[in-house]
Amino acid sequence: MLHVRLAPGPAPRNLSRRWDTSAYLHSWCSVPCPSRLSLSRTYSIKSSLIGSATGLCLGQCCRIKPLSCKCKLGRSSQPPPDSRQHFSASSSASEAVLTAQSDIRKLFVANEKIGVLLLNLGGPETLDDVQPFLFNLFADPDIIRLPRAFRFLQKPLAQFISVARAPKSKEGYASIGGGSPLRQITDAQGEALMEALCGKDIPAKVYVGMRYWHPFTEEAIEQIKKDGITKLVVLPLYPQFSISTSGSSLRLLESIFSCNVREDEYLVNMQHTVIPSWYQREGYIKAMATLIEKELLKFPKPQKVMIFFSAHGVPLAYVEEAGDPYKAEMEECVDLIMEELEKRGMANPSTLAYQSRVGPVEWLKPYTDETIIALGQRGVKSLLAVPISFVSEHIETLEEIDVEYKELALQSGIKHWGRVPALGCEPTFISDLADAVIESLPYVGAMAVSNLEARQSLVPLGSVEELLATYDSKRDMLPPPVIVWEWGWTKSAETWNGRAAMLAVLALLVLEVTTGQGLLHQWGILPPLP
Ligand SMILES: C=CC1=C(C)c2cc3[nH]c(cc4nc(cc5[nH]c(cc1n2)c(C)c5CCC(=O)O)C(CCC(=O)O)=C4C)c(C)c3C=C
Ligand SMILES: [Fe+2]
Repeated sequence: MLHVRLAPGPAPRNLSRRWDTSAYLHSWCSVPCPSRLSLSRTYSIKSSLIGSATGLCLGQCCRIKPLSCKCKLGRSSQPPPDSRQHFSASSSASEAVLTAQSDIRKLFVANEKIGVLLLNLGGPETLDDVQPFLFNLFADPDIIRLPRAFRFLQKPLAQFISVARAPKSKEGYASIGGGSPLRQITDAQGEALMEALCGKDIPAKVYVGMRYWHPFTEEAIEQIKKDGITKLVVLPLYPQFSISTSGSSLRLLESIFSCNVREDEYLVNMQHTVIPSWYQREGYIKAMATLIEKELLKFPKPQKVMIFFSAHGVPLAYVEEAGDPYKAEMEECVDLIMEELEKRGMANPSTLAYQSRVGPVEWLKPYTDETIIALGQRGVKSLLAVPISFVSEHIETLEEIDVEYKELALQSGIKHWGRVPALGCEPTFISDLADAVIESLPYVGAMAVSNLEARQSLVPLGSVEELLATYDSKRDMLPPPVIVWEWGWTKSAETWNGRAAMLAVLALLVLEVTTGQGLLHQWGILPPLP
């Protein structure tokens, strides 16, 4: 049983039934934050105990594949300075803050081995990986949510759906070069982040932990243990929080920690903090605005271009029933980017839609494809697509947006089409991630935040355990699972056909599991009955 520490203040009341991190966090920072753009938010997955402090040079950075940081900083030979002295000596308030920040850095680097764990989705590297990757994805209860009574069907169902979907997915991956670029890009981001941290006097190792493919999060944790990291910052590479992405990765991390915590003294002692979402950070917003500005200028009449934000969707019930803050965070993110563009003198119209829906349940609306058609009908002639929920190129930017949506747009009467690239290793963005990590360091392993100083901090604390627990309590009421086939021609026919098919599959599976006879047994997917 993990030790749950609750942040004090108004948050828990709001949280009792929902993943309402935004309400929670806004309530935390409504008064003391000088700017919402400078916020990042951190949580602790487990309560951390007293960290062991054995300082070693972290200049030779490695992940699962060693990374090549040139940073020569390492164990601090100086005792940590007293930051209070600097506050009183500084001539202005802003100088005092800066000096205090740099002292906080020294304080947390001294005698510590800092690690940053980047959490991401992972993607198949070859076409042979596609089906097992899909199996891992659909076996995740945060992706396919079965009522409690049917939980035992999670894996057979994942097997069934992954086998059924693999041919279509393989076609997609084949068309973008035979595999996902996600691992390569995430590795490059990890290296760039490490260099940026070194450049800001924070020697740290960066690790990549994927949810559904190599390098798996478990492998990253093993490496972190081998390297003897004493302070870990967990940074999901999704700007906005969703139960299905960052939430799922954090849940996995929580289970790794809680499985190991009994027998593994190292994990008990390793202090950590989590930055659950960072879409509102100034560096990220500015980097996005710069990319958009650059693409706008390629159009014949930049001021006439409709900026079309396309986010990966989630089933509507995640937001409406489970309290996923994803939609709210997405909308706020788009507003912030548009505000930044306005400040730069660009007053383009914009719209937000959701792409990549899977199966017959209702997803967040408006849907990207329907919106493109509607914009064409309204006479929009220039469209700039902005992928907004993910910071790497991936199958849904390279295939779905660049090929499918572009074709649909041109067919719908749009004459000029453009697409903003994903951020990847864009320097302002990476530098801002490094700042987010540095700002979170004082909170690594912090226990309670009942004192005024911590409550007024820029980076509020909380507990993911609490969030996970409240989310679990809603699971019984979650919607039917996502399924992948679509029959019929109308939306409602698709929905009902899908539901009927789902029931049929469930009935067949129950029959198979109880009788021991059927296709899954013949294919060796289910073991024979004893
Ligand atoms: C913020 C980003 C993402 C959300 C939210 C998300 C939710 C979500 N996804 C599926 C189903 C699939 N996703 C697939 C690939 C995929 N998903 C994301 C991001 C989010 N998913 C990315 C970046 C990728 C691509 C990885 C890559 O290899 O490049 C796939 C596999 C591809 C395919 O067959 O289409 C599926 C399936 C669900 C059901 C869901 C929410 C519940
Ligand atoms: Fe997805």
